[in-house]
This record gives sequence, structure tokens and C-alpha cells, in this order.
Amino acid sequence: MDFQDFFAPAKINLFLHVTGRRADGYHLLQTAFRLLDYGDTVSIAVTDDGEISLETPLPGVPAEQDLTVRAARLLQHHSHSQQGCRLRLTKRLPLGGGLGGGSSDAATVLMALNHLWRLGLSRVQLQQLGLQLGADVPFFIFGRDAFAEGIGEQLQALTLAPKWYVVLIPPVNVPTIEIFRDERLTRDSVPIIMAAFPTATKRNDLQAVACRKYPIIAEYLDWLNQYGKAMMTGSGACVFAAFDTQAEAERVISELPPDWRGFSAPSLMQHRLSNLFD
Ligand SMILES: C[C@@](CO)(OP(=O)(O)O)[C@H](O)COP(=O)(O)OP(=O)(O)OC[C@H]1O[C@@H](n2ccc(N)nc2=O)[C@H](O)[C@@H]1O
Ligand SMILES: Nc1ncnc2c1ncn2[C@@H]1O[C@H](COP(=O)(O)OP(=O)(O)O)[C@@H](O)[C@H]1O
Repeated sequence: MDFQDFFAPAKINLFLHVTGRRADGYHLLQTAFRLLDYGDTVSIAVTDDGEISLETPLPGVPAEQDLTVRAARLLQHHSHSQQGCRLRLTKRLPLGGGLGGGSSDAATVLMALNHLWRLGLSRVQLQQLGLQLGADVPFFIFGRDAFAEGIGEQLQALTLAPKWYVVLIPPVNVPTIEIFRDERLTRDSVPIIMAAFPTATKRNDLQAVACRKYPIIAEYLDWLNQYGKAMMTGSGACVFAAFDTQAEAERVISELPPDWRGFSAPSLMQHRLSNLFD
């Protein structure tokens, strides 16, 4: 059985404003997504028996609920394909970290199987399908830094200078839904236009609620603020800061207190699976 490896990068949100709420309860956002050259690896072997299985289930996540399996099943159902696959996942991104790990794994499975099963769906078709799995999935299929609106599915390409990021991983798993449900969340940020993004003050509207619920996040922000401008990504718990050079980022990592976890990684200009659509 031949397994092929496919990369599933992390994302960070360079700012995140909650501008309203849809009738179905989902929140309207404005955000800037940035890809990082750090992530999970999904290994896939195609089978002809129609079965879909995950050989490396994550602790606490039944295989059938794993976003890789759900993505494969969704694509199989949508395309009426008779083919199947065996999946293996090498997880580096923390669960519930705001780095979009599960969504990125799902996007990678959709793009890889579209290629391996020779389905010929376009990037836009896969983005629409991916939205059924999570609000961040279309961005990973879009495959480059983006200004996003709606619930994150309306995407415009952003060109940003390359940077190095320090990402710290507080020892808490923050369920996205818990932050969006909180009555203290402010939901009335005034919408900005994309052209205003580079000069606007960067803020994450989910950060105050997450820090109140999990004070350890504030502790990690305070520590990182000594070195650069620290912010939380997505609904947390991870926090990040940007640096111009690898050396600066690695110096910060080398000074982490004992038992604190984090990594440094450069920005990623294009998703490695983007070439599958050329
Ligand atoms: C906040 C963001 C920012 O990039 O990222 P994460 O921190 O999760 O990575 C995303 O909008 C998260 O996207 P994603 O993680 O895919 O969320 P989903 O699984 O679609 O949603 C989980 C739950 O959060 C709530 N939710 C999610 C997105 C949104 N715009 N409004 C919401 O109210 C809904 O109750 C939903 O049932
Ligand atoms: N392949 C997967 N990787 C990570 N989480 C997954 C996966 N499949 C299902 N999940 C579930 O989705 C939840 C949120 O995942 P994740 O996308 O990593 O969060 P976030 O977007 O906040 O970083 C996890 O807590 C887990 O229960």
C-alpha cells in the first residue's frame, strides 16, 4: 500500500473583528488570515473498495468525527466516487488552538483526494464544499493570505511582507463555540475596508473573553509582549508575535520559561497543494 504525504499548514488571524450576527446565530467577522510554514502531515493511500478509515485516531476524537474522515466522506458522497482511502495523521498543531488545525487537515484531504480520485472539481467548488465542515476550511483551499468577511468564506487575496512568527501554546484547549456564545462578547465592531487593513490598529475581539475565561492566555500574552506585539489567534488559545528575522524569533523561543510550549515559523506565501489546481 503506497501512502503519499500532504502538508496541512497552520493559520493565524492577524486581526479579528466581530461585526454582527447572522439569523442562524453564526457571527459575521472580518479577519486577515495568514498561512504559516508549520503544520500537520496527512498521509493518504487510495483504495478501490470504497472504505474510508483513519489509522491514527486522535486522543478524544472518535475516527468518525475526525475532520479528515468527515472531509473524505463528504467528497465521496458529493462525487459519487466508488474509491476509498486509508488515512494517517501526524499531528503537530494543538487541538482548539486557534491555528485551524482540524480545518486545515480537512482542506488538505479535500484537495488531495480531488487529485488522487481524479474528480476534477475546481478550487471554488471545493471551497464551497469545505464550508460544510468548518468556517476556516475555504481559506485553506484558497491557499494564500487573505482578507475574509462573512463567516470567513468571502475571501480576497492579501499581499503581505514575509515575516517570522513566534507562536506560544498555552496549556488549555479552547472550544470555539464557548467564546462565540459568551454574553460578554462585543459583536458590534464597525466594519473596515480591506485597504484600511495595513494601517489599522490590530485587535482580536475574541481575546478579552478568552482571557477572562482562561487567565493563562493573558499570562502568555504578557510574557510575549516583552519581545513584540502579541495577539491571540482565532478563538485561542495560541498567541503570536511577528519578527523580521529567524534569529529574532528563535531567540524568543530559546528564552521560554521551563514547561512552556511554542514554536517559530516563517509565513508561507502559497499552500503547497495549490499547484494541484494549475
Ligand atoms: C474563530 C475562527 C477564526 O478564524 O477560528 P478558530 O479559532 O476556530 O481557528 C473561525 O471563525 C472559526 O472557524 P471554525 O473553527 O471552522 O468554526 P466552526 O467549526 O465552523 O464553528 C464552531 C462553532 O462556533 C460558532 N461560530 C463559528 C464561526 C462563526 N463565524 N460564528 C460562530 O458563531 C458556531 O456556534 C459554530 O457552531
Ligand atoms: N483532524 C483534526 N484535528 C484537530 N481537531 C479535530 C480534528 N478532527 C476533529 N477535530 C475536533 O475539532 C476541534 C477543533 O479543532 P481545531 O481546528 O484544531 O481548532 P482550532 O480551529 O480552534 O485550532 C478539536 O478540539 C477536535 O475535537
